[in-house]
Amino acid sequence: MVKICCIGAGYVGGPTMAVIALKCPSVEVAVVDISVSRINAWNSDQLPIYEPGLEDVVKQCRGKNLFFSTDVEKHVYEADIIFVSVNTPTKTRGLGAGKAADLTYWESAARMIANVAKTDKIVVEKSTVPVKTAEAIEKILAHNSKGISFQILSNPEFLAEGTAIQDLLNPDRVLIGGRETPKGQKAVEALKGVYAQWVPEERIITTNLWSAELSKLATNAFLAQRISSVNAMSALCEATGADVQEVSYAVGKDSRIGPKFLNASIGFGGSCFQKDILSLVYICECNGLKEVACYWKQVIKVNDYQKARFVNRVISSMFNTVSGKKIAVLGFAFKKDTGDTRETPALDVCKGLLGDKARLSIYDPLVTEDQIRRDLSMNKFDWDHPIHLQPPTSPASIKHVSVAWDPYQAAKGAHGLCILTEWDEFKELDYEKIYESMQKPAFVFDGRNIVDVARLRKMGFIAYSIGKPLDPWLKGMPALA
Ligand SMILES: NC(=O)c1ccc[n+]([C@@H]2O[C@H](COP(=O)([O-])OP(=O)(O)OC[C@H]3O[C@@H](n4cnc5c(N)ncnc54)[C@H](O)[C@@H]3O)[C@@H](O)[C@H]2O)c1
Ligand SMILES: O=c1ccn([C@@H]2O[C@H](COP(=O)(O)OP(=O)(O)O[C@H]3O[C@H](CO)[C@@H](O)[C@H](O)[C@H]3O)[C@@H](O)[C@H]2O)c(=O)[nH]1
Repeated sequence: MVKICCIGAGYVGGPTMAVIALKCPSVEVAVVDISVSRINAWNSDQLPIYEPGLEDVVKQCRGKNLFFSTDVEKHVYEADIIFVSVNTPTKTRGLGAGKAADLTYWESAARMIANVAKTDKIVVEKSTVPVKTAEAIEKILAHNSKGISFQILSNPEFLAEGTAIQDLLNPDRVLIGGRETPKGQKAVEALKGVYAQWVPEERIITTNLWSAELSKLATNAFLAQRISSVNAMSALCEATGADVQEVSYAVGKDSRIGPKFLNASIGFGGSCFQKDILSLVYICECNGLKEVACYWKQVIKVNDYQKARFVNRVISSMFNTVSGKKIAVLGFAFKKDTGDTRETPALDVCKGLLGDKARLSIYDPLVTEDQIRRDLSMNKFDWDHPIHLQPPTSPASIKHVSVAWDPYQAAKGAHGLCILTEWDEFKELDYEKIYESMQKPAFVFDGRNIVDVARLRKMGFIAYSIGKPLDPWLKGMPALA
């Protein structure tokens, strides 16, 4: 029986291995982690992450051919194929701080593999890593190899949170990069054999190692660039009276462009886009490609601009101050259908409003009060380290923030309401009831274009929606970032 071990039981390791176990009953899959609480949660009824369909897949396989364990060394020792899916956060200090990927966790995993292994292993990069990481890992493994053959493969993951199980069951492509040697190609074939159990062969792409590593960074950069492009247009739409949704629709109808990923928003969030673009920028700079680095850096600059622009729009609309005013915040997760708040744009918006002394009442259907307070008290980039290694925070010290258990409670007595995550339930709210319960004039700021602003205006709201023609009240009010 082929044995797979995955180091890192997070948003990628957990769902990816659960689907491999589901689709390959003859393979034994062990997911290991240094975080005891994470592994305990994977073995309980309360999984550590929320993903539609995940619980069902885990329940079908757990205890049969899918195991979660903290005994990292035992499972690495026994495995034929080892996936490494550990954190690769942005470095916070030293060389490359604020840009380069921090490979501390990857390096420590590689050293452990080198120490523990007694038989030949295929080591698979599942984490997103800088180009040429495989070369560094090979050096670590070869240094301690004791005659053992290690083959490194790059097999980046393209799942998106909230749709992870569907993405894994039906991927656009699976990408496998390997050395162009007979042993390298044999390893590629072995991994291909796993995915071929459910992914059509034409969707399994094989490349050299560096192309696979770079394709992951490139894909995220292209996706994020589309969002910054449409967000840049949203600012121009507001200035000219065009409607960003109409513009996106018309642009996306061009078959060379396509309709996906053209929704204007308060900016992209999530654990990957910013981190991976910063890493790409750093790689370009290290290779002397200043102009290329500048090009990609601009995608992040526009994203920061969009978040700041939204905050300024809220403040300037409300008589240029939100000091002491209650603002209801609907949504804190970085997108719908996940409880993940890593690099959520809602955090920057909340911090911006708190900076102008607003009082916030936050509601999100999946994010806990503790998480919201932790996020508001955490330093930039600290969130991307393993939970038990994150520096201590003082969530209790976050002032002027309350967390509501439903959207109506959040809105009661508020001067303004900001929609920051596109949860479906926010489309269906009783906005008449919300209007009645708010201070007047009552403002709505829709950062996700999910409500019908014309309807809200009829109810009496002063309503703003990203990139849409402005409410007469807001025309002529400066909203500069
Ligand atoms: N989240 C996503 O949607 C997504 C998608 C594609 C790729 N990625 C990439 O996958 C990687 C992991 O992302 P994630 O979101 O799953 O992170 P995560 O923080 O959810 O999970 C990483 C896990 O690795 C564990 N870990 C760290 N060092 C370890 C070690 N030495 N031994 C054992 N366990 C260790 C941590 O405790 C943590 O549980 C990153 O490189 C990320 O960029 C993420
Ligand atoms: O038209 C759009 C699409 C997305 N977003 C925002 O962009 C962010 C990222 O969304 P999404 O890409 O759907 O989620 P992620 O889970 O971050 O997935 C991205 O990052 C992963 C980690 O690398 C990759 O594996 C995925 O392919 C890639 O889509 C979120 O804040 C979204 O709200 C927009 O503002 N407008």
